Amino acid sequence: MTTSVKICGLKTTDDVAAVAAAGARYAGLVFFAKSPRHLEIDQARNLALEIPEGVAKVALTVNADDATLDAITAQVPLDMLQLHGKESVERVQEVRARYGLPVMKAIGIADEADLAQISTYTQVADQLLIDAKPPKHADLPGGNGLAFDWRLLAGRRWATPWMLAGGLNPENVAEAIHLTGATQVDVSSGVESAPGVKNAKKIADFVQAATNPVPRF
Ligand SMILES: O=C(O)c1ccccc1N[C@@H]1O[C@H](COP(=O)(O)O)[C@@H](O)[C@H]1O
Repeated sequence: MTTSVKICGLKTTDDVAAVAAAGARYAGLVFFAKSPRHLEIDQARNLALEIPEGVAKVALTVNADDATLDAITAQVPLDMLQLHGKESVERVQEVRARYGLPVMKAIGIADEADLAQISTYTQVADQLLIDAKPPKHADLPGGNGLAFDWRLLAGRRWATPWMLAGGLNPENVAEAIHLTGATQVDVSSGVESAPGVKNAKKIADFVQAATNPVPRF
């Protein structure tokens, strides 16, 4: 089975072109003011209109209220909502019902105890994003380029589709897939030249490494 790739934090039409040319399946647009990848709604709309069919447009929000999600979903053509904050099970259900879009819930993992969170959301989310838990005082709840111990996921399976994220890059993604059995992977800082600046070569290398994961270790 080939691996599906999500490239998160696109900001320019060149980023869109690089993602499409590389063959990624999902493109992430970030709505979180503290992030170097943050987009205003009109910027996001213009960018989303450039994303070709076949690449799913995912809006990433963090603890967003209805007014924020109303504004985003009214103006930006989207295929999925990614909830990357502390949204409860009930909030995930509400968002799914209110917007009629598939919801991907991010879950931060630092150690084995955090894995219980995954089962909590399997019944309510359409997809799960298994990411590294951010450091305690981090500005961003994700997009920090930090990995967790992938061996924690070895041999585990969930009925709900899931993506692996956190500190992935073209050099380590094959090993991450090998250790976790992930069939979908998500990356942001690992395909950048500087925070918020995507690099077309790194995007192409990442997709290549993820979709042809010949272990190099
Ligand atoms: O990318 C961001 O700026 C961001 C901001 C707030 C929450 C989540 C964010 N990114 C998500 O985190 C994963 C992992 O990022 P990285 O590859 O470790 O940099 C990323 O794929 C986004 O889904």
